Amino acid sequence: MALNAQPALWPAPTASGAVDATVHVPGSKSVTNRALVLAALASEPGWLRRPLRSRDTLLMAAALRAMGVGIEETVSSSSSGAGGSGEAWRVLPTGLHGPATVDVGNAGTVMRFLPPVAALADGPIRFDGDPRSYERPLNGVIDALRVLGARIDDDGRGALPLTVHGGGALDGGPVAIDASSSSQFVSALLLSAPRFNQGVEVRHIGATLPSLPHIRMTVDMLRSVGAQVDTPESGGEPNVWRVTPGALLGRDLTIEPDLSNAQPFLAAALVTGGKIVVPDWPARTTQPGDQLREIFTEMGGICELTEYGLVFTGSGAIHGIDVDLGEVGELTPGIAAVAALADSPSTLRGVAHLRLHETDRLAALTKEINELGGDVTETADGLHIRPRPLHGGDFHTYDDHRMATAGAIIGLAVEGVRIENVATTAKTLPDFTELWAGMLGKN
Ligand SMILES: O=C(O)C1=C[C@@H](OP(=O)(O)O)[C@@H](O)[C@H](O)C1
Ligand SMILES: C=C(OP(=O)(O)O)C(=O)O
Repeated sequence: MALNAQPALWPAPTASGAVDATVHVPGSKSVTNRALVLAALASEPGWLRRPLRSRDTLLMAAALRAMGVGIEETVSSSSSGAGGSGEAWRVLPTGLHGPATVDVGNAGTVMRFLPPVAALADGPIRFDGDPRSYERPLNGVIDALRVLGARIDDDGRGALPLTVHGGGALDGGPVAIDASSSSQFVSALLLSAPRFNQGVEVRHIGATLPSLPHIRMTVDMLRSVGAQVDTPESGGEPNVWRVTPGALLGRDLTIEPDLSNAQPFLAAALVTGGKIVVPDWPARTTQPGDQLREIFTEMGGICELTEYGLVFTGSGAIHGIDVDLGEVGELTPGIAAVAALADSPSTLRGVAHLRLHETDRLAALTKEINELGGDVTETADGLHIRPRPLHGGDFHTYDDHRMATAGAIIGLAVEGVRIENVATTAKTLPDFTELWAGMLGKN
């Protein structure tokens, strides 16, 4: 088998006892892709240290390079010392050029964050991607960009494929959008807004708004490169964000570990009554994965955040949970997997928008856990999970990295679970199977 090739059906290893491991979790997808966009729009070069190298972030880097941005990959040591030595990306911003073609894969961050960047290029930028990318909502970005002055050719469905006819600059100004299907619509418009002639005022007019921590991440990162952003939290109107036009600084940024990708490892401590240490867990972060400290504590674990990182210990018991995951939707598959092994039922709410993620996650989790003997039902906005004894079987992933890691969590406790296309974890965690084996002492 070629290096890194994975079998079509990966036998998920069962845990022979309590796990006890330190897991170095690679960098955050969401932080890496925002940092790349902001560095590309800056007026001076910048550094990303310990960036995530995964399908989603390599697609983002390739797209920016296609528009003329220089991204040099080096192994370096941090001048600040904060990042230590390791991989670093030096980003050299230039004028953004078209024509170019962007492959978004199935990366929400690439398909939503880059059309506003493309509107600033001096020629047409064609966007295409995986079949699933055609089904994921993009109307909030397309419609808003048209209001803000961009010319876009699409097939009228509010989705990919499309061409943004960059005119070298964009007016910007006020715009109202319904971001109830994805917070990434808001983040996308804010990230490029310092470069719009009038900046932007984004008003969300939908009933719900998912993933607020990810919008806070956008705002925090914009401010850290010198942008002026007014938010509902800083005294502005509810559901309104304003970005003032202005130059962005080039920064030297060390990327935090991906706390959502830490989830399967923490889950392993819960499921086996073991202990997992995640070094460099940030003391303060906008990453939604930080909420795992609370959620997994309620489900039976014990957390200690030290200077070194997070120490998470399972008690041996796994409790069901009734929780609104609207802010942290990407944690749902991993929580559902743990809930299927718990000692009481769970209700996961506030995540209707997961039907439009990498796959319809509510349908996929229901089907796959039930095929292993589980008892999961879909609700209007989530899942009811009643734990039952599970048995082995093939766990399908629908090209969804978080389905693969959810299946691996169940496989720790259930003999004979085989994960179909575990290689799909490459979207955000290409090293998943090696890290999993290392955690289990099976390397
Ligand atoms: O902005 C981001 O980096 C993300 C926002 C969220 O998207 P949705 O608001 O579409 O759920 C999240 O689920 C996704 O994994 C990453
Ligand atoms: C929803 C996710 O990704 P995307 O950035 O493609 O929306 C995810 O990673 O769980």
